[in-house]
Amino acid sequence: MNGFGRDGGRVVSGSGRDAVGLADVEQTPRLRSPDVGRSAVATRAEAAPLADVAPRVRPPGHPVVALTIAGSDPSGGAGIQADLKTFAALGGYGCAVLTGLTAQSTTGVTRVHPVPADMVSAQLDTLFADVAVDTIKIGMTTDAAIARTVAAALRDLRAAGRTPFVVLDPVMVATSGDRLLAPDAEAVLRDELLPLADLVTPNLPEAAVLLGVEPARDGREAADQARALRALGVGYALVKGGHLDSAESVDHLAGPGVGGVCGGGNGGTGAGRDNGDSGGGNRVGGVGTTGNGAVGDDLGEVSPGGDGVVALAAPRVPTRNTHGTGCTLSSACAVLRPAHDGWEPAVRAAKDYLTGALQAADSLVIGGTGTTSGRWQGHGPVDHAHATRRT
Ligand SMILES: Nc1ncnc2c1ncn2[C@@H]1O[C@H](COP(=O)(O)OP(=O)(O)OP(=O)(O)O)[C@@H](O)[C@H]1O
Ligand SMILES: Cc1ncc(COP(=O)(O)O)c(N)n1
Repeated sequence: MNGFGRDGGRVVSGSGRDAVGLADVEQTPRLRSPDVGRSAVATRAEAAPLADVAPRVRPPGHPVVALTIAGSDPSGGAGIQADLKTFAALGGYGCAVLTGLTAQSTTGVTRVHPVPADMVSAQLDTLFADVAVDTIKIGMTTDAAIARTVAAALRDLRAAGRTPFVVLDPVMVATSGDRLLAPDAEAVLRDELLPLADLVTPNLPEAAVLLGVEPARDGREAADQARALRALGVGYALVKGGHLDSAESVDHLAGPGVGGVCGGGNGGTGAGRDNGDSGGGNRVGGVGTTGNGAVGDDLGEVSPGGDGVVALAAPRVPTRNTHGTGCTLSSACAVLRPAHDGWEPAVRAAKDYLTGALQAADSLVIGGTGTTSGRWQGHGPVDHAHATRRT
């Protein structure tokens, strides 16, 4: 059940009692019994003047409102924590809907616990009923039921006339090699979420799973797979090359208009649009990039569908702090897109930001300092705040 707008935007749990015993209680503040859950916050809200009768309009220059739908990484390098840091570093306002908890550090994942799908649905419905999000990044969806729930919520949002940008990072396996997605969710990502996304950002193994082929072994195969992903219904595909053993870290972006190639009729998203209206009712201010100068080679190839493919190369940074690079890149793409005129410039700016965060990463010493003794063999985080740190 996934009812954006149903029940007047109120959420009633459909699955019995939750851990704190409130699931069967309708939690709309105005209807709540005066004797239930009374707090200083509720009292202040009741005493406030009726400021909510006028339509609320965001002023020019308002930050991009970016939502991440992803899992938690307690070590703060990946998942929802990385996404929110990235949004903030690039001037956005971050919202977060949790799909799963992981017990995780820089050395690996010891446990994954899915959030019940109806609770994911409740988070999305409650948020969308109140907050216009400009752009969405989807990360770890944990299992098939959650992936389906997210897809249903996006469809409901569109049916309500909202068309935020959507970036899908099809997270399957962590850097540490631990599985983060139930195998039966892979088909849901491919069949339901991919066609709803404007941009998909798989690494090489993830692209191979989505396409049902072997992982690309070089740039040419990666470019071919980026184009092939477009045929699955996504607007743009960025096949990341971090796993290739090359002097530069090269990603391949395919889509209409990429590399100066004039796109054909398929401007190419599940939403039937590729630009402009963020759907959130505002335009954007306050985003910037670090200018680390990722370069791009236009591969100069046009597929029958009018797609261009461009290779985006950045110097490979010699660091162990690569945990969360994929989360960081996809979040940067999402939050930067509203301020850019198309996906290619947004992706270039996002890669610039990530390269800067990688170059500054060794200033962070996060793993190997805890209670476990012995040689540290983890992967630490990138430095999301590298451009703005004041402490
Ligand atoms: N050492 C590095 N130096 C520069 N760029 C890198 C490096 N490692 C990864 N990248 C870049 O980071 C981004 C993520 O790449 P990768 O292919 O590793 O994705 P991923 O496996 O999803 O990431 P992760 O699992 O680490 O979050 C890409 O833009 C890639 O080019
Ligand atoms: C909650 C969560 N989401 C995503 C990743 C992928 O990041 P990485 O591949 O760098 O481990 C992760 N490790 N944890």
